Amino acid sequence: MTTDLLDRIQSPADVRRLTRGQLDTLAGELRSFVLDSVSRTGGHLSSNLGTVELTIALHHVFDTPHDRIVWDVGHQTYPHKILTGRRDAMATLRQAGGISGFPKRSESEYDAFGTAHSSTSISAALGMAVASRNAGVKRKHIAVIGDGAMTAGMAFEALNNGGVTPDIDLLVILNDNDMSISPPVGALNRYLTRLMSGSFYAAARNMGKAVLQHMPSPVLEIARRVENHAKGMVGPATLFEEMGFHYFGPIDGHDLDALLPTLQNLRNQTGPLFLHVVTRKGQGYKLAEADPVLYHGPGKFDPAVGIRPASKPARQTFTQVFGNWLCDMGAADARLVGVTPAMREGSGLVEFEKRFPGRYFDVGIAEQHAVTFAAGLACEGQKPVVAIYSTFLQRAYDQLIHDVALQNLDVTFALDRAGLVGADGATHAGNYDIAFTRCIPNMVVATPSDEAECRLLLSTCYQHPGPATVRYPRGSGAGVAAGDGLATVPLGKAVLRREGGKVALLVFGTLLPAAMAAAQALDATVLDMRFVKPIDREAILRAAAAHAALVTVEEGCIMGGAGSAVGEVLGEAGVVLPLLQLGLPDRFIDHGDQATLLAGLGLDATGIERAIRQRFGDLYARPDVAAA
Ligand SMILES: Cc1ncc(C[n+]2csc(CCOP(=O)(O)OP(=O)(O)O)c2C)c(N)n1
Ligand SMILES: CC(=O)[C@@H](O)[C@H](O)COP(=O)(O)O
Ligand SMILES: [Mg+2]
Repeated sequence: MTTDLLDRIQSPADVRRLTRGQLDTLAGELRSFVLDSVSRTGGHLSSNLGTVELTIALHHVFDTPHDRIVWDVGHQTYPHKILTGRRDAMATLRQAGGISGFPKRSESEYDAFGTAHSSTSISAALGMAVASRNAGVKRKHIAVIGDGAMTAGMAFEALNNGGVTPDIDLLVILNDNDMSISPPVGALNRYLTRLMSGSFYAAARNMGKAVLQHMPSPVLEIARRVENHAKGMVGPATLFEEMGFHYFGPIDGHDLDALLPTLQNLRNQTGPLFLHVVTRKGQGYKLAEADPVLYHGPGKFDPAVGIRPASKPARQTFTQVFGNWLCDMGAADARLVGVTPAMREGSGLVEFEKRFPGRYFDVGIAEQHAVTFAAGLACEGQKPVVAIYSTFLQRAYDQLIHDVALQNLDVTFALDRAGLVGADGATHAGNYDIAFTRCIPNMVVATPSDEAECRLLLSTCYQHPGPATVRYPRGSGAGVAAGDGLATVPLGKAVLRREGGKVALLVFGTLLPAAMAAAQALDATVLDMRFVKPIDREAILRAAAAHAALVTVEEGCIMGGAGSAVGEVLGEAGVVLPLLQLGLPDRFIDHGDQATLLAGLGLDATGIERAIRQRFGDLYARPDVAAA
């Protein structure tokens, strides 16, 4: 891999000094560097290979960081990171202490806005544009948003607002690669395909190359008006024009001869502008071009060989446990429908879609819609299961309360990626769902402790005729075989896992093995609580009566979490007893290896034992265990 030119790039100012010919060389080197780098660290690949030319063109044409670029989702910003002084740090990408996989304001002045949850870029860039206008600052504000991210309501809320906001300098660039993580869905995708197809695309490409290149901007403005007028006569204006944006494109986002003159001309214009750029996910790496889904977010791999299936079967993940359960329950109950907001692979729905295509719904990146859509299904007697990452359910909180719970509708939520998620870091951590679901009336909140429990609690919550969540983490658990039954367990009843003295550990979820090991060392009692809501009041009060102290353990935020629920039970019953609540602290936790992060937070066996000894030293006076 040659990186002679890339080696000389310290900042975008260097990119701006390059000649036209050098920019092509830079694109080649940058693409090779991205591939090599991601193959060593893992991370998002396909999207980054697709934004190489666009990133170079943006930093070449615009005066970053004075001009603001807001990258939607931000999973496509590796070329941007490399050109903005973080090339060496790419070796630390998504690892503890290393750089984030997403834009982060604290990481670089070139990261104008922190992203990772999709479809926020237009709102943020619009806010910046209005602030600049109000302050009299001349500056460009650019939102780069993918076709997948464009499907979210929030993107349209921002267009709706931006299209009529006077005197703003806002450029929305739609990076249309005709892919979300999986193939894109919905009417917008169909519309964009129509825009890209046929003579319109060809004519627009020519316009990008030939016309825009040579026109001074006042002439360009007239040309644009004439063009829009002509479009009005021969066919409807684009959706984006109807929303108040000046629409340009589509142009080829891998062709610097199209990108550079177009951006140069747009730089000289103001107003709400919309540029439609067409790219290919995985561009330049044949294997990723052929299978952009597989290469969306791979682990480490050898680029010469590509991703190979693991030689020995890995332990089953919770996602697989859920996917299998969904197929089995779907076969047993024709009323079951599966809903995903654009996370088919990540949520384990690939097989379900194959087997039950008529009962599978990918609604796009539209979490709010997914939840209310499920509510509607439930109103008419279907039994929806919404498979959603804990972190993405945050976006649909009002829908959860107002549309589902308030009407006590029968919707089951399978909350994947609950707790720490590892490499994606704080933006994707599912740390809050216990706290934010348990306070909603009518909700059942289940926290399975292993794979078999996960299946049991999924069935139990599914059969419960009201709203329920079942949360489970990224990756695998204790390795307990999940089986293939569809048995249920009593709602709100805990299970005694170990009997001991002095202290009782009340465990909510997959930290159970760590808690069991700590309890072994302490000769403590362990209850697998199974449910945060309804909570097993009798079990808690029995444990309180029989022990000198209680300890709650959960992989969720301590504030308002399951431990708080136990505290409420004790308080209501007037029981005064020491209660130690172990869980996630009141701060955002950055990326890193999941197990290492948990250990660092004292949520492994050693940490749990240490915390209990520290807090209840009088009960466990052991000189051989050093206080940390
Ligand atoms: C609110 C939210 N929901 C889901 C996701 C998961 N997600 C990350 S990237 C992505 C696909 C985005 O597609 P697009 O915007 O077209 O970008 P591309 O991957 O094609 O580059 C999805 C669904 C997310 N980051 N945020
Ligand atoms: C950018 C984004 O939101 C997704 O690509 C996410 O990184 C996927 O996470 P998992 O790898 O846990 O499915
Ligand atoms: Mg896309």
